[in-house]
Amino acid sequence: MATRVRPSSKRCAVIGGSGFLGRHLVEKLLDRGYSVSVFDIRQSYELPGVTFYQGDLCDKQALLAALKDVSLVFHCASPSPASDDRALFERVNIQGTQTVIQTCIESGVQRLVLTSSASVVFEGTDVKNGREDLPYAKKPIDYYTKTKIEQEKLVLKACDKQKGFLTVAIRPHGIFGPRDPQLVPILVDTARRGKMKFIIGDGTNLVDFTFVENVVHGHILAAERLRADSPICGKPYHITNDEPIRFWDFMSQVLVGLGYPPPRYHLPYSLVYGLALLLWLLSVLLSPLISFKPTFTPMRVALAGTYHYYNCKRAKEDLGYTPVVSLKDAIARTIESYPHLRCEA
Ligand SMILES: NC(=O)C1=CN([C@@H]2O[C@H](COP(=O)(O)OP(=O)(O)OC[C@H]3O[C@@H](n4cnc5c(N)ncnc54)[C@H](O)[C@@H]3O)[C@@H](O)[C@H]2O)C=CC1
Ligand SMILES: CC(C)=CCC[C@@H](C)[C@H]1CC[C@H]2C3=C(CC[C@]12C)[C@@]1(C)CCC(=O)C[C@@H]1CC3
Repeated sequence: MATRVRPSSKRCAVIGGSGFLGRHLVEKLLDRGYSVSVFDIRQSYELPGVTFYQGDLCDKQALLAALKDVSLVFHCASPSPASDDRALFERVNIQGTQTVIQTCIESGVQRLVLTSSASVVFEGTDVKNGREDLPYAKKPIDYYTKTKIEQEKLVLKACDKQKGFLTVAIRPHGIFGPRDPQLVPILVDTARRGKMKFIIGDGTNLVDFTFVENVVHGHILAAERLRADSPICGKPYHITNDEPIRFWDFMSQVLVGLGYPPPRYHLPYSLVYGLALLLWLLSVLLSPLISFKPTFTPMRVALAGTYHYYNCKRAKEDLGYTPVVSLKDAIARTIESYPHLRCEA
């Protein structure tokens, strides 16, 4: 009878490893002595110690090759929230995640760490110090959030101590840091187009922005504590900087750090939200004729004008998590990393 060779616990795969968070995770795993396979639809870099597998995570055959002899898998792939493509989100985040789970089980993978999102409980209204036991959003504000909820449910439900397949979900919020393709570039682009003059609402809404290295730290702690006797099996964990900040103070600090003026004038939240909703409806209705992507989507306006910060006590207690980089240092390092986005005037 053929015996299955137990894969080394230092061999892991990062699905979505070409992305912003994925690459930071890969770099830290290498530092910690792991050998890493990256599975992604694109290859964005090369690094010694990393084997790349290019493919779509919905393609089981392609995934099987990447997960061979791997004991630990991180799943941090997702289409960008900016795409707003319902069919794509459903295919990749729901069906694709089912494929990831099945392929992990068939390949003898023992631990799966999912990058979920704290937004799975966000419905566009204030969340203050939200804990993991808040219910999932009943009316998710966009397809991205809707499919992240389904994805998290699938992964946590698949946790099976009897079969030796253990899962956990990390819920980060507002990830930022060097090489982020979203937050700072969107902010600077909006500023360069002269649209960063206004504060939506009274500007006092607190939000979590989480430095990418803290998010990576949370993932690795979860992976290394994921054992059959641990309380973390099948549970979600908020990972934040644990320093909520006013959304508009954070934006202003980044803008000023890069040489742009901070926003100054206030606009009522409900007015801007209503306009964003109208623009979104128009973009859907007119999509057969013209294609335009509004900067001010309802989700973005909600993120900019409400409270959304989360309690990470569960991660502190069960994972031994504390942020490794403070918000002040994180903002300074992020600003330094974008010399090409500085204001030239
Ligand atoms: N950036 C943020 O603020 C937050 C991100 N997250 C989650 O963190 C994870 C990573 O996000 P980021 O690094 O910011 O995004 P990213 O867009 O930089 O990385 C995602 C990666 O997934 C890959 N990918 C997409 N579809 C794929 C497919 N069908 N097959 C294989 N690979 C595919 C992309 O090529 C990309 O490299 C995502 O799951 C996201 O939902 C959660 C909370 C906040
Ligand atoms: C905390 C959190 C979940 C942040 C997510 C990152 C992005 C969703 C933000 C990054 C830059 C932000 C931004 C806006 C909305 C939210 C972001 C896209 C605005 C469009 C909000 C309205 C404005 O006045 C312009 C802003 C530009 C930057």
